[in-house]
Amino acid sequence: MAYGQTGTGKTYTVGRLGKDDPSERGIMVRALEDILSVMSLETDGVAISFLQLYLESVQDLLAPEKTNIPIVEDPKTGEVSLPGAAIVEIRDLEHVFQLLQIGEMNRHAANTKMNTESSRSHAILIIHIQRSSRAKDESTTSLPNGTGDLFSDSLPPVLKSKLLIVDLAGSERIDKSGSEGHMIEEAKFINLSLTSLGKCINAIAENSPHIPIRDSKLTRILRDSFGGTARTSLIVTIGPSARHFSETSSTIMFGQRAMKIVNTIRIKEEVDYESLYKKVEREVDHLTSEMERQQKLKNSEKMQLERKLRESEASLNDLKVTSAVKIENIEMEKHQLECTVKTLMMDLEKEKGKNNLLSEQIIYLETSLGENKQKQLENISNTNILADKTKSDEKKIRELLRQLEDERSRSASMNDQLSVLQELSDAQSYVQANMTCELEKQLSRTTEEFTSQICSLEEKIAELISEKELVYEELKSTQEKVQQEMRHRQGLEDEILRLKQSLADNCSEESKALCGMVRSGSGLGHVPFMSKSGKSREFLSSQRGNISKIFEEVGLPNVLALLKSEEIEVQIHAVKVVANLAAEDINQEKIVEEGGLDALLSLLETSENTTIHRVTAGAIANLAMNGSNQGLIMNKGGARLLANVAFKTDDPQTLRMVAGALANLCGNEKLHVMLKQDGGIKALLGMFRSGHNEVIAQIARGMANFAKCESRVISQGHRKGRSLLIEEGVLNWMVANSSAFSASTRRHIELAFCHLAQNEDNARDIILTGGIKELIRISRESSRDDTRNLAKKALNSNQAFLEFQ
Ligand SMILES: Nc1ncnc2c1ncn2[C@@H]1O[C@H](COP(=O)(O)OP(=O)(O)OP(=O)(O)O)[C@@H](O)[C@H]1O
Repeated sequence: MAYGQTGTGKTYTVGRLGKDDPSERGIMVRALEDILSVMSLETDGVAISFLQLYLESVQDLLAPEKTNIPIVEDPKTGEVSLPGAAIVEIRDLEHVFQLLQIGEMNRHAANTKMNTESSRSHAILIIHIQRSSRAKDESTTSLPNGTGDLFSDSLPPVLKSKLLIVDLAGSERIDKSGSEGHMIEEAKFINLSLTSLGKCINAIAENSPHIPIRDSKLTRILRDSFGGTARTSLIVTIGPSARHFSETSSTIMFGQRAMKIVNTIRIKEEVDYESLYKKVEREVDHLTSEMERQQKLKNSEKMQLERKLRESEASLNDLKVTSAVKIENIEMEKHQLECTVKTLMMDLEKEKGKNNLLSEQIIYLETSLGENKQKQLENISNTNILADKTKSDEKKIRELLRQLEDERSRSASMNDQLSVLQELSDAQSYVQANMTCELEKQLSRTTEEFTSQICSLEEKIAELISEKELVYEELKSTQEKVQQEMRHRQGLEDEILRLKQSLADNCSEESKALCGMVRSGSGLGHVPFMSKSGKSREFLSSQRGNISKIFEEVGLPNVLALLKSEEIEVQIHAVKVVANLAAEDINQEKIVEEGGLDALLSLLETSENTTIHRVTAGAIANLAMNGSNQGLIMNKGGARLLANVAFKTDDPQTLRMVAGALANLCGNEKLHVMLKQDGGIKALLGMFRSGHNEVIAQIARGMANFAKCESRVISQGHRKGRSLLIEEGVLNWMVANSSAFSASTRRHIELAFCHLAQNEDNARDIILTGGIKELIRISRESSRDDTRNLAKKALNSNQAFLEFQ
């Protein structure tokens, strides 16, 4: 602060620009020059406000249209702020010159007798400095209560400083300075504020319990700049002339009193909630996108696994079929071979029989040959006997002849008898010789015949034996082949068993139980977007997996065709299957492509059945989770149809589904106007009549979605004006019910409040409906830090709310 008699050089000391000559620069420029030289404009921030206090009114020297700026004192910290004043971020020294020049031009100056350029106002330059303290020293960081533990490393603490450079208006006696008229008024105010400053300094210096801060605006503005935790420097300027003895002495006394003040300097370090909020928001966005990416990755991995499983099942089946065919072929071959072997064995047996027969024949022939030989020998011995007999007969004849001769006389006929006998004997010899020859010939022929027969039989036997050996060899190799094939088949069966086992291991007991449930058609009505526990999510995903299998087997077009069935039960089952399929991102595109969305909307329009309404709304809610489907649903009149169902039914489960679908559509700012025109918002709010907690939770979610997206669009400058939600009368409802429901519903209502409050055009309605009280309550009592900060941000940034704080 520069204090002193008019014309003694306060402005010269403090406010000279010295643009071209640095040696002429005053404290304001030098201070900013110093600060800029040690700050990093990337991580730190320097901003200025330039004000003047003129006739007890605070005016912005950088935006002169802003007058009567209120002075706000934080009752807890004692910190002073001027919320209406412009705070301009400084880029460089050139920027500083520009701003100070603007300020100088706007400063009220009037000629006085004593100083042709006398300043008739107190000029206050406030330099706001914000510096990241992390780089400085993390270990010395002291954070506000509780937050240190909560955010630890991720918290961005900042050192905040405020430098005030005050060029006080000149202190002078009215008579001496020659002030008159309006100037007397000015001088009165100047003296009043300076007197009040002097009183405060006296009181602080004397440790008085009462410090008359509130006596003037000057002391209110400077409240946190002297006698407290700030460092204060006072420059007193005097005129060395004896004429000014009295002013000089009072100025020096003032300075002397000021020197008695003891300050306790404290570093102000705070959490930068705004950048923390942005950081957390960025992290949440990052985590959300990461989660979505992971989910997509998981889905595609799951799909790949499922495809591989299907492929391995198919190849297993192929393998089974091929091996069954092979085994069948082998068995047929084996059977044929066995038949061939049997036939060959029978042939062999026959040949053996023939062989035996031949052997018997040979034996027989040999026996008969022996017999013939015997007979021949017998014949020969008979011939010998006959010869012996003949010899004895001849002896007898000769005896007889001798007797005859002896008795020649006795009879001539005896001679005749002898000759006959002789002839008989010759004939017998001849016959005998012929017979013997014939028998010998016959024997030799038979022997030759048998010999050749035996030879051919032996050849045949040798042939058969070699043939048998060949067959045996073939049989042996076939048996080996069969055994090999059997081993191969066993291997395949083991592989099948192993795959089945691994399949069984991959399926949890729960999912096995579910297969039964899904096939029997029970449990399909649950719409996944509202699943509550992790277990039920697993349960559902397993259930959906099974439904997907059914869907693959049956085919989507067939399932969709069933939506048009005459039979209501069939329709219900079909819509349940479609609702469950729609819960999976990967199915949604196919469902929409195949006309599933049209079929569902037509069902919603034409059916009178409550179950169909409930499940169809659930299916649409699932499709409405996906941004690309939301526009389609709206363009096909989905919001209007959902609104019709909402007005017609009182069934809480149906209302829950309809509210869920509309809440999802609320999250797309491009559809807001159409949603309102189609009666979607009215229907959403109208469902509150059900009084059912889960329906109300969806309504609150929808409002929070809507308000958040709308606030984003408005902050980006794409739209202006009052909220569409407020036009539908949502504020009264929110004010009446903000603290009436479950924590999650309350949180959604609070969020909706905070987002609506960010828009200045909503301020009037928020104030008129009493929503401002609710907003203040949220800023203080909300259970969540981010919601509290959002409410505070709205309260601080929205001009209309300032006077309520
Ligand atoms: N140290 C100095 N060297 C040269 N000129 C000076 C010096 N101090 C002040 N002056 C000149 O004296 C005149 C009055 O100074 P200045 O306007 O700074 O006084 P002031 O105390 O601010 O007056 P007021 O209270 O009326 O605004 C100016 O013309 C200024 O240039």
